[in-house]
Amino acid sequence: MKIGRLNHVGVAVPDIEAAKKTYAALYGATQATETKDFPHLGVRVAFVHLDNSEIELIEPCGEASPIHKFLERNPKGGQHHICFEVPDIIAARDAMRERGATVLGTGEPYIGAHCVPVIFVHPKDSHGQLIELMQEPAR
Ligand SMILES: CC[C@H](C(=O)O)C(=O)SCCNC(=O)CCNC(=O)[C@H](O)C(C)(C)COP(=O)(O)OP(=O)(O)OC[C@H]1O[C@@H](n2cnc3c(N)ncnc32)[C@H](O)[C@@H]1OP(=O)(O)O
Ligand SMILES: [Co+2]
Repeated sequence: MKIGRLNHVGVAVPDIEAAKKTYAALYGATQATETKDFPHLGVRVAFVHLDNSEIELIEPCGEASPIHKFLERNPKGGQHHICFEVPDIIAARDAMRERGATVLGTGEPYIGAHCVPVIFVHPKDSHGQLIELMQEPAR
């Protein structure tokens, strides 16, 4: 298993609409999606489109949000995860385990914001970087 394209960089923010305005006003990144709630995943999400990738803005949705503690530690927000595409998410999950990494949660891939299955690998396995792996979307 080898990771493919960088799909997105996840950035946790306390206010997603304010963050969209910042990326537009300061960096000219004006192409952003509508904000969508994923209550079962504990986040609200909007994507800022770049020429070669996307920034995934994530805001907590509910007390049980997986980014709640992160924002307590980083109240202004901050870079939260990076996401790489893989051709086969189950093969990727099994490879992570065989290579000694901790796949978060049950390890069962679940449907993420791009409507394809994703898994997360614990930051302790990648020098403090939380890694998301996603099934590469059909193009
Ligand atoms: C809509 C889906 C979307 C998509 O793209 O499709 C998403 O990307 S949703 C993104 C949000 N979801 C997730 O992050 C799911 C996976 N995350 C988790 O399971 C947790 O957040 C976890 C395990 C990474 C951290 O859990 P928790 O916050 O409860 O634990 P702690 O605060 O106690 O932290 C433990 C340890 O990990 C370090 N940590 C936590 N978050 C990060 C981070 N984002 N990057 C780097 N390191 C992180 C934290 O500092 C602690 O370190 P320690 O040395 O033990 O003090
Ligand atoms: Co993500």
